[in-house]
Amino acid sequence: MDDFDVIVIGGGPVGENAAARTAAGGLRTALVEAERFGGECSYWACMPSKALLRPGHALAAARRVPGVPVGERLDVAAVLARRDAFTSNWDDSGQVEWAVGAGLEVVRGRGRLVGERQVEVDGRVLTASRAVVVCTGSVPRTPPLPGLSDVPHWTSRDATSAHEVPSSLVVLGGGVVGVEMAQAWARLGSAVTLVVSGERPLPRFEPFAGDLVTEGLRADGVTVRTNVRATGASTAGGEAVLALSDGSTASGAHLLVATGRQPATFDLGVERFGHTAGEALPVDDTGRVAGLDWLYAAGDVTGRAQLTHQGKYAARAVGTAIVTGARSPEPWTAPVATADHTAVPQVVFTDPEVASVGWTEARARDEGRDVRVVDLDIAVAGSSLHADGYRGKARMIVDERTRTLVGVTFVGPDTAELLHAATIAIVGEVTVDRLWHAVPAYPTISEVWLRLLEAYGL
Ligand SMILES: Cc1cc2nc3c(=O)[nH]c(=O)nc-3n(C[C@H](O)[C@H](O)[C@H](O)COP(=O)(O)OP(=O)(O)OC[C@H]3O[C@@H](n4cnc5c(N)ncnc54)[C@H](O)[C@@H]3O)c2cc1C
Ligand SMILES: NC(=O)c1ccc[n+]([C@@H]2O[C@H](COP(=O)([O-])OP(=O)(O)OC[C@H]3O[C@@H](n4cnc5c(N)ncnc54)[C@H](O)[C@@H]3O)[C@@H](O)[C@H]2O)c1
Repeated sequence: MDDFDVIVIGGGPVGENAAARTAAGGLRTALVEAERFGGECSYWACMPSKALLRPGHALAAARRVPGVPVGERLDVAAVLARRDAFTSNWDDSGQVEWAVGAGLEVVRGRGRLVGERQVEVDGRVLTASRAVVVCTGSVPRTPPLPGLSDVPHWTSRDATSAHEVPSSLVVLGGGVVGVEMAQAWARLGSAVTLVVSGERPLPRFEPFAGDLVTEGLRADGVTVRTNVRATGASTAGGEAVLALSDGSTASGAHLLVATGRQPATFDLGVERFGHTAGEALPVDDTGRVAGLDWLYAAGDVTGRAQLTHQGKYAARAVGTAIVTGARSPEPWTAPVATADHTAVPQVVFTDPEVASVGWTEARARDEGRDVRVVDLDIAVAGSSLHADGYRGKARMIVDERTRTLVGVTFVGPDTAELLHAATIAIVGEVTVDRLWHAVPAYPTISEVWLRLLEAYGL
């Protein structure tokens, strides 16, 4: 039987969530995956990258607390073995078992849109009476750098799955992949050079985030080159060499190109429906692709936040919209991914961590808001107990008209778990006057909230 209610193309975290939602709503759902069920996140992105980073952070954290006996360096073999376990050794049978258990029809193969509500997979045509959902994710974007196509180089897939520590590594691109992988491999023993075209890495975050992460990387021995563009790539003496705009070079045994990702809409048949291969599928907040009442999309492919949790949130909205048939539901209801516009949380898992949600100061001002910015060092009893020499910064951005928060950033060791409180404050539109009554436990790092509110004037 190739007739379904819903066909989901792409079995990454986003596709799995969309499909599970429609199946739970009683709709016969097929989930089509070309490579591995579980997607990029499970095998070459979130899971292995965090598994590579965590042991280095644990070692650094232990070193900051006198009296904790720790070794000199990481056990590389054990770190890589634990990473392999987190990727299930790149075996997706556990994910397939989950999908079958969730009531999905699992279809392995590359899906293409061949007509309205029709998807072809290896010559087999599946039809969907209700909807097709595109969750095909994204692929690395390769910059048009002269010589690069002749230089063997790593993408994030190689950087997250390598089984040997490179003696040296050049990383091109100071985004999230660039800084996380630079630190992971430096802490595992590689001599890493990070090439950043701007003033600092992490340009999408508050400037102090990139500055503190640069300090952290340098403390780990990473050479951070800022304000230099790569002008060419070549190989010499068995190494990859980047020519840089200031006339210098950066070279290493391996080159990681981490210059962003683009939506995976190639060879998908989107042109048939007025869209362009390689470009995002634009969606409304219920995930409906512009102009079509049967085609939905969610996750990286839509060009919205390229984050697993935000994609899964969009998937839950899409699934609910399809099951309920909602057409123009109210913002902040289940079929609507309203938070995409104002409250996207993200953690950069470097040491120090960067945890941010909502808008940066620059974005808030671009949006025309009258905002007040409160900046503080994270220096409370909880942080000094947490680690000797704890260093961190916090920024809270308050909309002066509504007295609610529009953005919060924490940078410092182990700040990730502070973030959800900020997300709740923004999504809940909690005023600073009410936040005053959310008393942080003593002595936790969360006391920084109290200090921020005091600095605001409460
Ligand atoms: C190194 C790295 C680290 C990251 N770390 C984090 C993190 O810590 N936290 C976080 O939130 N985000 C992180 N991200 C981003 C995160 O990986 C993505 O946002 C997430 O994977 C998007 O999920 P998705 O399901 O939309 O796409 P994907 O995970 O890319 O899954 C898409 C799936 O669709 C399949 N597919 C594509 N085309 C077809 C087709 N035509 N037919 C059938 N199947 C198809 C693919 O094979 C793939 O399995 C990281 C990204 C990278 C590169
Ligand atoms: N912890 C996390 O949440 C996490 C971790 C990794 C990746 N991700 C997500 O995955 C996506 C991809 O990450 P990414 O780091 O590849 O992309 P990115 O867009 O975050 O960063 C790419 C960086 O490369 C730079 N760049 C682009 N072209 C360049 C060039 N020719 N020379 C030098 N620099 C150049 C850009 O200025 C940018 O800073 C991001 O959206 C990111 O949010 C998330």
